[in-house]
Parts: sequence; structure tokens; C-alpha cells
Amino acid sequence: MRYISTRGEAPVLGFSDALLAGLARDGGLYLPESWPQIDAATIAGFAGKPYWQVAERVIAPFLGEEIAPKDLRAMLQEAYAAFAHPAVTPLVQLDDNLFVQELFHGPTLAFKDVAMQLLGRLMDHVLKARGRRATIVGATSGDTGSAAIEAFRGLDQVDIVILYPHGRVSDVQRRQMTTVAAPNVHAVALEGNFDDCQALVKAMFNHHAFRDELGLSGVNSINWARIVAQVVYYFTAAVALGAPRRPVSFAVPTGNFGDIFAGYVAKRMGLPIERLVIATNVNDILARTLETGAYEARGVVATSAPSMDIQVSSNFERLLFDAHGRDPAALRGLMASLSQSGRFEIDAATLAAIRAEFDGARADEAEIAATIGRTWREAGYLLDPHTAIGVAAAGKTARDPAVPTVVLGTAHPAKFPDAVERASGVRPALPAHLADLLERPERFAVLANDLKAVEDFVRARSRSARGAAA
Ligand SMILES: Cc1ncc(COP(=O)(O)O)c(C=O)c1O
Ligand SMILES: N[C@@H](CCOP(=O)(O)O)C(=O)O
Repeated sequence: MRYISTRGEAPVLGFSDALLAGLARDGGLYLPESWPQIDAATIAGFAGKPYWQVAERVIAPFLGEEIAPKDLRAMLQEAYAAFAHPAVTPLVQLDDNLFVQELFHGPTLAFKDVAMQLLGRLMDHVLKARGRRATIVGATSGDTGSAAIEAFRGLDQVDIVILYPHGRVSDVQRRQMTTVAAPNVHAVALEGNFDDCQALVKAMFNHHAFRDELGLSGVNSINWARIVAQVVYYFTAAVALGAPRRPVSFAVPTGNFGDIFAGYVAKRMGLPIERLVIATNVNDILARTLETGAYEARGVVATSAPSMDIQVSSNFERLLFDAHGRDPAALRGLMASLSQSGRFEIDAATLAAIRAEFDGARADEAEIAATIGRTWREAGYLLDPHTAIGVAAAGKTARDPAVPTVVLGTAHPAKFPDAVERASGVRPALPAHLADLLERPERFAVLANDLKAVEDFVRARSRSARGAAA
């Protein structure tokens, strides 16, 4: 399997190089040259299989010959053995045809663990095989950072620096990043919002001398391996509800468009997905784009679902590339317009192709709280604010009552206890392994939204840079 950049001007890479590269050198995002297919009989055979086995079948075609099958199997078994539920990503029924797929049974209580537990093992494996080190830089609105820190802490080959928006993540999210004592972990509170953090990460990747000096790698969903690992749970959920015989729809709380793009990939591979619902909070650039065809960034507003306080949605570029007939020149034009004027217009044919598969809906703060309260009262189930946006969006967009809708349950309610308590009257408790989180000492740096300041910080903490200088 070979990987091409959405902008068409970066080297074509195999899986391991795409894994280490993160962002393509032309500023684009890698995706496979073609979509592997899984036939209906194979999909039907997933029923009742352990999660790691489904993952093995779904992920293997993306790896080509580069990772030995026995190594992939060992990594998958180890990654998912650490989850607190035997089904790894279980389904919970809320009403006749509405389900939540709980993706938060990993160590940091958000869906990011599902991919990050595998990504950490894959990177470690490839770096060791090559005798290389890496400096990982990542941007987080709260969950990617803690999942990445958990997956990479203590690894010899890796230093990891995570930028989060100062004062804009929940206390639990911040402490999951700032209380980890491992010397290779560095949490940075950036004076800015998530989009600023993500722009700085991309700027470091686009500064090729810096990128090469430090051996930069990325763990955000700009990294193709993140998306691949997230494709798996679409298969397990759909099969549990009758696929391939019966189609299923998904409502996905969306920010950077990685999780829902994984659903699009599952569909391209042959999974019968009826609709993919883009669920947003008031930072609704994606819902607006679907309505109007204009992708137009506005200021980011802080909400009770802070992980989705995002306006520049990286992975939308992957969808645009595919929906645009995989024309890199067109993508370069759109992205140039975005960086020059903060907006671009999607042509009518591309917009129609996107609308044929996706719906969009947003939930404001009152709707998020009302959904949490109602679901608690009526179903006895406690939603976190992000998952509540998915439930609200599913309610606004449901089409065929015979098709079940799965809302991706992206975070545990205990990560956002204040918002959940305000809306439901119930304060969710952290699980035992995090029970003393609020008492642990914190360690973080505060940095200005300034590329030079951030690069200096990263260089000073990168053992790759010291190695290069020695
Ligand atoms: C809890 C939670 N829900 C939803 C999202 C949105 O996911 P994505 O960025 O893949 O669209 C995020 C952040 O990415 C998140 O942390
Ligand atoms: N919501 C995310 C934002 C980063 O998204 P990613 O999937 O691109 O890593 C977070 O919690 O950090």
C-alpha cells in the first residue's frame, strides 16, 4: 500500500514512512492510493469476534508488507487488553433504534485511546527497527494530548511535546497531561486556542530544517495511522446491529473531522453505512459548510464540549480530496485560498458528492445541557457533553426509522464533571486509577503563541536535537 499527499507535491510513501512523517512535506495529508475492499461475507464473519481480530483484518491491508503479521497481532492484543471493557467499544441502547458506542474505556477515558494505544506501539516498533529516535509534537483541545502522553510516556526513542490551549480544557483533561512525571513528556499551555496550537504544529512540520533536525513525528489525526485504527469500531458496531444485511447510520461528535472520516473510510471499504452525521457545537464550520458550500473560519467560542472547540478542521482536506476526484491541484487552490482569505467555496459537484453521504447538525449550549438532562431522566444514561452533541444531532437528522443510528460516545462523563452535574444533577466519579488525579502535582510550561518560542522549547527538550548536535 502506498500513500499520496492531498496536495500532490510530497514523496509517495509506504506505511511506515507515512506513520513517522505525520504531515506530508507539501503541507498536505497522506491517504492511501486506493481503498482496500472487504467483502460482505468477511464482514458478516466479524460477528462475535474479539475486537483485536476485527482490527487485524481491517488494518492489515493498510500496512502492506511492512509490519510482520505476527507483530501486528501482538500489538493489537496488547493495545486492547488494557481496555476496561471486554468488548473494548461496547454498544449501549438508548431507545428503539438509537445506540451509543462507548469509545472511552481506554486509560484516558476518551476515544483517542483506541487509536493511540496502537499508534504508540507501531511507532515504537518502527523506530526500534530503524534505530531511530523521534520528537513528537502534538496539538490538543484536551483528549489527544492525554492519550498520546499515556501511550508514549517513558519510551526511550521518543520525546513528546503537547500544546494545549491555556485555560480552555477541563481540569481533568489538563491534569491528565500535566501530572505525568515521565522525563520524556512535556505539556505546554499555549496562550491561544486549539486552532493556534494546531497551526503551530503544522508550522513546525512545514519548517523542513527544524523538522529534519529533530526527526519530528505527529500524533494528531493528520497522521494516517490514527484514522486507520479508528475505522475498526465502525465495523464492530455495524456488525453488532446486523450489517452487512442491514445498513447503519452514525452520528459523530466532530471537531478535526478525523473520527467521522474514519467512518467514510469504512464505507469506502464496503461497510453499508447509510448516513454519516457531522455533529458540532456552536463552533459549527462543518455544519455551515454543508449548508452553504462556503468553508469559512470564524472565531472559536469556548463551550461545555471543549474538545470540539475547533474551527480549522484538518481532516476535511482528506474528504475534499476524495470528493474532488483526487485532484491535488484543486486542493492546493482551496488551501491557498484558506490561508490567504480564511475561506474557500466548494464547487457544486463536490458539494453534492459530500451531501450524498453526510448530514450536518449543531447543538448549542442549551441543547447540550437539555440532551444530557433528558437522557439521564428517560434512559438512566449519563452522557458527556461531546456525546450529547451526537445524540442531539441524531435527533435532528434521523431519516429512515428502520435504520439504526449509532452515536459515537467519544468521552467519559467524568472528564467533564461540572458540565454534566449542571445538566443532570449527577456528578460522575473518576474510575479508581484516576481517583487521586486532582491531588497529583502538576508540571507544565506556559508559552506565547509564537513559533520561535515554541520551536526553542521543543528543541531544548528533544534528545534527537542533542544527538544531532553531538
Ligand atoms: C471527546 C471528543 N469528542 C469529539 C471530538 C472530535 O473528534 P474529531 O476531531 O476526530 O472530529 C474530540 C476531539 O477530537 C474529542 O476529544
Ligand atoms: N479534540 C482533539 C483535537 C485534536 O484532534 P486530533 O484527532 O486531530 O488529534 C483533542 O482532544 O485534542
